[in-house]
Amino acid sequence: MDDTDAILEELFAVIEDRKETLPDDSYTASLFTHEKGENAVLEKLGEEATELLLAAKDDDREEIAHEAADIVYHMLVLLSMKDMDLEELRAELRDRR
Ligand SMILES: N=c1c2ncn([C@@H]3O[C@H](COP(=O)(O)OP(=O)(O)OP(=O)(O)O)[C@@H](O)[C@H]3O)c2ncn1[C@@H]1O[C@H](COP(=O)(O)O)[C@@H](O)[C@H]1O
Repeated sequence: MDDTDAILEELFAVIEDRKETLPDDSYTASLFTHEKGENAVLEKLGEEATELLLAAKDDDREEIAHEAADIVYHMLVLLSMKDMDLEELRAELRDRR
């Protein structure tokens, strides 16, 4: 496992923990309990994608990294919401090699 994968694993484990324990002060937990249901995270992904496009158009490398990380985080929340895991993502990527 390389560093990137270890970071994704760690983040996904935190997300799974928040889903299980639902702490009051957790942004992740608020996505799982949102009154809009999964639409909350889907809307977030849409917004972040637009912000990423704008950052790319501006050639703003720092902002591109920031928005890309927001997308990866919200994508992992979505996987968890669908009771999927990182291995399903890895398998899909592996099949494309
Ligand atoms: N990676 C993230 C992460 N990325 C983005 N976000 C949140 O997603 C929201 C983004 O929504 P917005 O775009 O509305 O926020 P914003 O600040 O206006 O926008 P940006 O400037 O971020 O683009 C912000 O509230 C961020 O805090 C995240 N919240 C949590 N995590 C991870 O999840 C872990 C657990 O966090 P909690 O659930 O809050 O305990 C943290 O330790 C982090 O590792």
